[in-house]
Amino acid sequence: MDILIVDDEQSIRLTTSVALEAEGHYVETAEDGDSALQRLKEEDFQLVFLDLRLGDEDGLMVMQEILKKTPRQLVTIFTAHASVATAVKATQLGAFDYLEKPFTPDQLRAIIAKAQKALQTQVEVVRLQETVQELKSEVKHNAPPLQFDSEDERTRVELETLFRAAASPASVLILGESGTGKSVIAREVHDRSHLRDKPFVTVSCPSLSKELLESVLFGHMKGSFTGAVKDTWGKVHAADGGTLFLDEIGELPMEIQPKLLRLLQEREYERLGENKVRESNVRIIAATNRDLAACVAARTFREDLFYRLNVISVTVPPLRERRGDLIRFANDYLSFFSKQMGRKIEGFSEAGRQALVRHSWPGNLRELRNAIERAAILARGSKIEAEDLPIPVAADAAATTGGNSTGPVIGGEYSIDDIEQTHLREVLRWAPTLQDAAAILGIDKATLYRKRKRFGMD
Ligand SMILES: Nc1ncnc2c1ncn2[C@@H]1O[C@H](COP(=O)(O)OP(=O)(O)OP(=O)(O)O)[C@@H](O)[C@H]1O
Repeated sequence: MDILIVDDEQSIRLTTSVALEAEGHYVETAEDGDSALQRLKEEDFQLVFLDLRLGDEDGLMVMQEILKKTPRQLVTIFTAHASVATAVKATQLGAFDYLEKPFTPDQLRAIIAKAQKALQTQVEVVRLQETVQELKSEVKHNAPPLQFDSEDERTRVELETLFRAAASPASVLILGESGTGKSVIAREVHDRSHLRDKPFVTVSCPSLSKELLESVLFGHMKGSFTGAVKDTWGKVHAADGGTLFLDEIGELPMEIQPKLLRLLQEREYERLGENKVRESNVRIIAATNRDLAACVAARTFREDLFYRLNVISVTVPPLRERRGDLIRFANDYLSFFSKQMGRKIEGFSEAGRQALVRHSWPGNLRELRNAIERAAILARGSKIEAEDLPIPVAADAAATTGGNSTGPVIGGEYSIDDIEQTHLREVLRWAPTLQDAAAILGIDKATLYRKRKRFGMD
């Protein structure tokens, strides 16, 4: 080990270095704070022994200077004036340990052994931090990049409002169909908030029984239910100071709802089987694909909890209502997956593109991502064809018209004009561009312009 001894007494410098060198360590000495700081600037020493009284200098001040420059430096304070107060002060200020003068070789050895262990732990911590960083970037690079811009006005407004509110402590409620990206958005709100360096903890409400869910949320005491073999802390505790994300909140059992309300209102909770009120400071983000207002009307969700959660609320539109974003997402996913699979796929053929825009995407972004991943594996050519996509190639007409049941019905008492006009209007509503609409209708762009004019749709 490389050791620096800082003491104004020559006899201490000499005896300590002889003792340490005899144990095989490399030792240097310094007689005052300035020369010690200078040597530490030039060289790395794993351990510093520092006298509490360096002539007129205060050893603790010198230690603070050292720690300011290298916060992880191990410093052991030598003191001839041992008292609990100085020892406590030294450790509070960051000393690794202290050693009372006069000391025996065994005491010196004990300090060295302790320092070696601490250094080993430091190395281990750094290694773990590096591993966490690597894994984080691996996870990030193993998934397609996330996209939060939108061509769709409604989506853009919803997301902008939400991200503007990210920095406030207000609760957030994210509504939307399955696969629209609610969990991804919840994480993004956390990452854009002042809590980004604090924990982000997810609880999936439907995945557990009522009792287990309560325990997972709030923790429990040993013996509070069958199988509770030891005391545990829940996710509310784990998320303290950060964000607690409650996924599928619409499934939260009625019995737990008052406890969540108390957490939101009073910032208080109790562990299962414990009679002690605990405080928690968490920001709640909740998501559901259910119509929560309808759940309130049906009395399966408490109205007071709904209003508490509903401070900032957004509804993420389904993909079929974000046609403008569809091709962009599809292209992003395709370039990610083709790169991941080492394939050169240039994009979508016209038929592939048509198949994409005609499908209603009931599984939203999740379905699109999976479809593109599969297509990137199976595509035979350099472009994705309609048959490479795991979706009905024929237009899913009912879905793409949004299930419009008020318009004319094929075979009913309607003129051809009525039918043509309605069909034209619906296709124009969802097709990303006029070019796409013309292609779907099987007419050229000029004919489409003329028809729009004729039906007064300009
Ligand atoms: N903003 C986005 N950019 C790119 N891909 C996205 C985005 N949002 C979601 N996705 C894709 O869709 C998948 C599903 O997203 P997520 O799990 O957040 O949906 P959800 O609405 O929470 O679904 P559920 O209600 O079923 O839990 C993600 O794994 C990701 O691949």
